Amino acid sequence: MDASMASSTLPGVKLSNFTTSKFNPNSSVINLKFAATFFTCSAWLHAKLQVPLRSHTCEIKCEVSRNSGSISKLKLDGPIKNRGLTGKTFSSVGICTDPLSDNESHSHVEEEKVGVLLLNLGGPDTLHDVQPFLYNLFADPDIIRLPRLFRFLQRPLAQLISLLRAPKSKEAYASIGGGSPLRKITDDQANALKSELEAKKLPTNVYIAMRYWHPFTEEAAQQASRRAKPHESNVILYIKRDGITKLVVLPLYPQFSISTTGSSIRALQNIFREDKILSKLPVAVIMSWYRRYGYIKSMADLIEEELQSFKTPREVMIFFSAHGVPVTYVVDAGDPYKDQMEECIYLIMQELKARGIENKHRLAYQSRVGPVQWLKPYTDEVLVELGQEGVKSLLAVPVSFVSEHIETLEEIDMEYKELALKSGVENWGRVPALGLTTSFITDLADAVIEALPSAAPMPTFPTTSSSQQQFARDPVGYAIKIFVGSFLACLLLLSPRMLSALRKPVV
Ligand SMILES: C=CC1=C(C)c2cc3[nH]c(cc4nc(cc5[nH]c(cc1n2)c(C)c5CCC(=O)O)C(CCC(=O)O)=C4C)c(C)c3C=C
Ligand SMILES: [Fe+2]
Repeated sequence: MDASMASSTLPGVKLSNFTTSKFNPNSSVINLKFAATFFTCSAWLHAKLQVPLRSHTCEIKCEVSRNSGSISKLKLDGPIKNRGLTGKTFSSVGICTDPLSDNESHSHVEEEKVGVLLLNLGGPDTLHDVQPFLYNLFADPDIIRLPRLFRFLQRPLAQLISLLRAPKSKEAYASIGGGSPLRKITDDQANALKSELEAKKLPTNVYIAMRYWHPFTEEAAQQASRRAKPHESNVILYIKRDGITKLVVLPLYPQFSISTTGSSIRALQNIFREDKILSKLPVAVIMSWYRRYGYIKSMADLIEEELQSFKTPREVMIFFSAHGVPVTYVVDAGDPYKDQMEECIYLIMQELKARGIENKHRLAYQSRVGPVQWLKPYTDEVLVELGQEGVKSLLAVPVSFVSEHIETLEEIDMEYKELALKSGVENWGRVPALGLTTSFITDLADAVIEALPSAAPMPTFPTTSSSQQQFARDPVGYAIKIFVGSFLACLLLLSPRMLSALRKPVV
């Protein structure tokens, strides 16, 4: 229970190990189980408590029956944070002490310590980081999804692709100041979220875990534990040192994709599964949050405001540009990203309509990489079409990400703007990313608070076996696989189509 203090009004009673269970949000009764030393004998006691659910501070009276006697009144005093109560199963442990020698009985229940882990993609801090950052990205089996037979090629392939792509990427990062702004923006968002949660009476530690650059997921822990024993995983230390008792994982992607949120959660699960403490830690994962009204409203506010910068706002085409994913993700792997994106655009347009804004709109997908088919229509192609169709005013809205990054600052603001103007568009505008927008941060805080009650130990999924394991099981089969795989991979990689696709200045 998230009560910071508890006391027994009965002298001579020492209570410990509070555990509440089977919490029903529709009822004002919770079952309480606690260890009690009643005079000289210890016992587990059960009680039913009447809890005023919507108040922050409450006095709980309960009757506890035991063979040898009864406690007539147990007073739990202090803030009981009901937000933590609105879930399914709810349990916590606290200590209540009431030493016999004390004249005035008072006790203490250990507080819940909530952590929020923000997941993001990460970006190179300097031009020097670009190639290793790209290597990390392409080495992720959720970004380049190789058939099982070719999995052992993931790293050499990542090395090759990152080397081929690095010059173009470096050019793009150089044009926006020599590195990605993602780390700074995410840090600022974390601080703002922490303050907002504090204002909402939920003190938290907010951590950041980037998928492909610093601070990496494993380092998120280190931020909190500088006194790490070298052999221990940083994440274990984060739990040990900060004493986090509940964790909310919040990916900074409004829509779910296997390539973004999915990949980060998989990485997290791998760490948690290996760890005795983390595997039991109650965790709530917010998989996607594009449906939240706070997000939709914040996006609509930004669009409405930016429309005012045009001479004739009603004639502006609202052009949503989302980051693409390869079609196979959606069609073969069942990535809900496309459906979620379309629903998200629908909801934003409905909100604008409700405000009397009935502009035309389009959705297209940007930033494709490599020779495969990506979600269509492609942003560059639609911009040309719109220009040719006579659209004169266009407002670009980046919609898959909540910070400025290379794809807004370079791809949209430079490449796409130039393309649109060349194609006949005369007035160009761009909605800024949500960043630190107050209503957005407030909504993220609400999302965290609402997610807390559903925290439960992370489910663990079996992993695919490592190459060493495969080799140990069947060395001949493994050697054949490597030979055939390498041969096919060389053919594929050295094809002119592949080489030119990787060098294209997209993303
Ligand atoms: C929702 C957002 C994103 C999706 C979906 C996504 C999928 C995806 N991306 C690549 C390849 C690259 N992405 C790169 C950078 C990058 N991508 C996103 C977002 C999504 N990616 C962000 C926020 C960033 C970082 C931007 C920054 O400011 O640093 C890059 C590197 C940039 C470059 O080379 O130009 C690549 C490459 C794939 C293959 C993919 C889906 C499979
Ligand atoms: Fe990307």
